[in-house]
Amino acid sequence: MKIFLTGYMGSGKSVVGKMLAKKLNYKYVDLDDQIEVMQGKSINAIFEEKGELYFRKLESQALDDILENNSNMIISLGGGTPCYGNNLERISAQKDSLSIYLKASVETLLNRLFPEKIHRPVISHLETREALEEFIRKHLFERAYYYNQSDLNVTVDDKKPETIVAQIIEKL
Ligand SMILES: Nc1ncnc2c1ncn2[C@@H]1O[C@H](COP(=O)(O)OP(=O)(O)OP(=O)(O)O)[C@@H](O)[C@H]1O
Ligand SMILES: O=C(O)C1=C[C@@H](O)[C@@H](O)[C@H](O)C1
Ligand SMILES: [Mg+2]
Repeated sequence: MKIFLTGYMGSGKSVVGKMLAKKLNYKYVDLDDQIEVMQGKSINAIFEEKGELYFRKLESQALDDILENNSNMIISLGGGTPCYGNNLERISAQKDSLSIYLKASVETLLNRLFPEKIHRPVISHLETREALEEFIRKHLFERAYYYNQSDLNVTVDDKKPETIVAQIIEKL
């Protein structure tokens, strides 16, 4: 069984995914980490040196490797993974799998991402809190169309990661 976690940057896919894998005794795969290991470079460096389109190609290839692997695993996707190419169709077509949208409000995302934006090339150029808020509002509006096609969703605002993990397990 594969469980894919989807959601915007900062929604908690990595934090929740790791905990969930431990609880279920599943393998844990973070798509972003996988790309960094494969390339021997940070995502920031890949964006800077080769651009976003190249990154999207690597992301799609890293997803292929996961789709071909039959182990039980929790997969934290990248924030953009379901929104590019045919990634969403391939994820949805995967047998014995479930996708879960970690749904966070703009306010929650802003509070988490403003201090960490430097690690995320899509938002690192936004200088002020106001500019980041405006960007997240529009970007999330566009991306929600893809995230909402997940099999389940869990709201994450004001919840500890432990609570989110317990709620996911309850829904399984
Ligand atoms: N439920 C939560 N409560 C409080 N803080 C959280 C929670 N979930 C995540 N965080 C914090 O928010 C930040 C972003 O979390 P995380 O890196 O897991 O997000 P992500 O969805 O994997 O983002 P990305 O798509 O950029 O990889 C981290 O600092 C993390 O510790
Ligand atoms: O939302 C996005 O487009 C991204 C999210 C991160 O997880 C990384 O995959 C990368 O920084 C791009
Ligand atoms: Mg992550």
